[in-house]
Amino acid sequence: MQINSPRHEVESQKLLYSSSALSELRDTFYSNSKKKKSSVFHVVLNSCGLLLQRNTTDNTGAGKDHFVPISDIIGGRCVRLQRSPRFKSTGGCGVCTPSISDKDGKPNEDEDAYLYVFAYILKRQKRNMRNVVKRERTVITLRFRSFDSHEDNMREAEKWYKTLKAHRENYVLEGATRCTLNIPPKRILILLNPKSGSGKARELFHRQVVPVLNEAEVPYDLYVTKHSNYAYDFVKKRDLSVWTEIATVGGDGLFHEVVNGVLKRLDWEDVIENISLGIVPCGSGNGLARSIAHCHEEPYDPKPILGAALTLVGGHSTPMDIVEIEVQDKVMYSFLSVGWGLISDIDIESERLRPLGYQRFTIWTLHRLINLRTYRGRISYIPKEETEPGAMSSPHEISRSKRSLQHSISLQETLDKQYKSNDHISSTEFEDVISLETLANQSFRSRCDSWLSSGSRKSTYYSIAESLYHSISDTSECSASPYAEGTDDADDPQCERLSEKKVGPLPNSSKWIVEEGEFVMIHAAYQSHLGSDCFFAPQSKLNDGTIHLVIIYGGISRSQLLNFLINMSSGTHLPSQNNDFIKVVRVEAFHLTPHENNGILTVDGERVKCSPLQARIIPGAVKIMIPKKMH
Ligand SMILES: Nc1ncnc2c1ncn2[C@@H]1O[C@H](COP(=O)(O)OP(=O)(O)OP(=O)(O)O)[C@@H](O)[C@H]1O
Repeated sequence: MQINSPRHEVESQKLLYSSSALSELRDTFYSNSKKKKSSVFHVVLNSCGLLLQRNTTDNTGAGKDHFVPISDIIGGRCVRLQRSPRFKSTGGCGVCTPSISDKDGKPNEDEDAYLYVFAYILKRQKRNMRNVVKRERTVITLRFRSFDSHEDNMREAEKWYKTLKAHRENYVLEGATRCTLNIPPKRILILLNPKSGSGKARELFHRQVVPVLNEAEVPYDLYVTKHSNYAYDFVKKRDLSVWTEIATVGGDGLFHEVVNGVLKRLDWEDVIENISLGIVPCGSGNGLARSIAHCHEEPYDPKPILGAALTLVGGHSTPMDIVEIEVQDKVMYSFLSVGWGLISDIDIESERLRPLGYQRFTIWTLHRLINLRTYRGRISYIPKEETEPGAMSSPHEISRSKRSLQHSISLQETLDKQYKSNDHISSTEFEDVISLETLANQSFRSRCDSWLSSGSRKSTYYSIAESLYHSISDTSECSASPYAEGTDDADDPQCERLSEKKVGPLPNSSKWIVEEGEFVMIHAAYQSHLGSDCFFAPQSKLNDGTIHLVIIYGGISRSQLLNFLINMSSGTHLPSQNNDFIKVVRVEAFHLTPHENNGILTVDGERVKCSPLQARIIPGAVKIMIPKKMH
């Protein structure tokens, strides 16, 4: 079937590239619900979103307008429903179904075209006396049936689809297109740790992330990690130029591997300029994913994976701080925390309870409180020089990075390619998506199509042809790489360090404050949450250039400590003023020396050898994907 006539091509090009043509599409649709009275709706699609306005001559439908903001729409799909016996018998989803025969009993040729618009809308609900805000999937179906031929109806549906995609693209890229910004077509590298959390990452990914990627028509390549450091080697040694984003599906440990793999490449500057990082929380801690949601006031529970999937397809990113760490003459990069003492003990020692998921932390916290330990050591730090309030903590969004990569695929070509894969989806595939009944046998072909919106929990999904699953790795691709130093354990490559390039040498010694003594713990955080239920540094932002250093001294009582630990989940554990036992200080660098190299030392929740460690913040070093635009 030829969908795009030359004339239509030209029109679409105009639509895509002329902002005035992009401004608005309008039409009248008819909703023929069996339960409710039939209604006429004026539907408007523009840069703000999709507005469905009930035609109210008698005022009965007042207040029933439905507006879906463009920020909540992730994609659309044009389809031609094909009849099948199953479709006949089920009668679709029970709301309304394209009729299968006309008055004469002859099978109907379904000449209509359908546009499904996929949106995830914020909904507020009261649950257990609490206000719960969550995103819910909504499918809006527009049925185009004004023309006699399917080709003409499809052309009309396609016009809406392309306009929708272009508005979405313009919203993300602030009025430009990927072509004009020299940004290659979006494609995500996904690295999944099947062992993370309670071991369900693969299943969760397929159930909750793949559907969203497909609805948004975002192509991706999935690699399942085979062992520890697989992701590190992968991103350190492969050619990454085909991807615009790298996302991990797992916990913070997997993300740590990716950050280090990227920053230890010889071409790390190009990579961090051109590729954003993302995370889908399937681990046991999930501090970064929780922090990202918190910083952007996006709902996290009860659907953290859905939120993260929407973030992956959304296209927004912001700079995120990275901490450069020197430990035992090696350099590593950290995005979450450095810990020594109580919290690290709980994190690492509770590993033996991993099958319990997040509960392992609660159980081991009680155990370690009863068997409280202190550690001797020295902490030195450079307090952060505070500039004007807010000046340092104003993360800005990256919306138009200059891309060094060139590409020749136009947005139009991309859309057309995507569109072709949309065609001909069997109706059975959509039987749980509410479909439509249009006004049959109209005496005149008025612009009277149908729409219906539904919050559909169940869905059927289709994969887009371009996405690839790689379950078997080609290790030979990794073994010799022009992007990394030769050996697998080249932890300290000859490439320039992040700090050398971005911030220069550390300030002189007069700025250092030194404390020596007995500590219950020293924990440095640069994200608000260390785990999904651990609101450790409430003041922290993704890009505030600050390490939030919390020191708990020996001599603190168990009840004080219990209070501290219990209140960590609400972020009310820190004293408003430093006291004899708990101190909070904002620093730009610190040096930790555990005497006798005692205790457990962690970086991003992963254990490192207990030895002297130096850390310093590199503000906004990488780009992290975020749920929505920052204003
Ligand atoms: N296929 C694998 N088999 C075993 N270990 C793996 C595999 N892939 C990655 N790893 C390692 O598992 C460690 C933990 O992984 P990850 O962070 O994904 O889960 P988690 O520990 O449950 O989550 P969190 O770090 O949030 O607590 C990582 O340090 C990573 O190196």
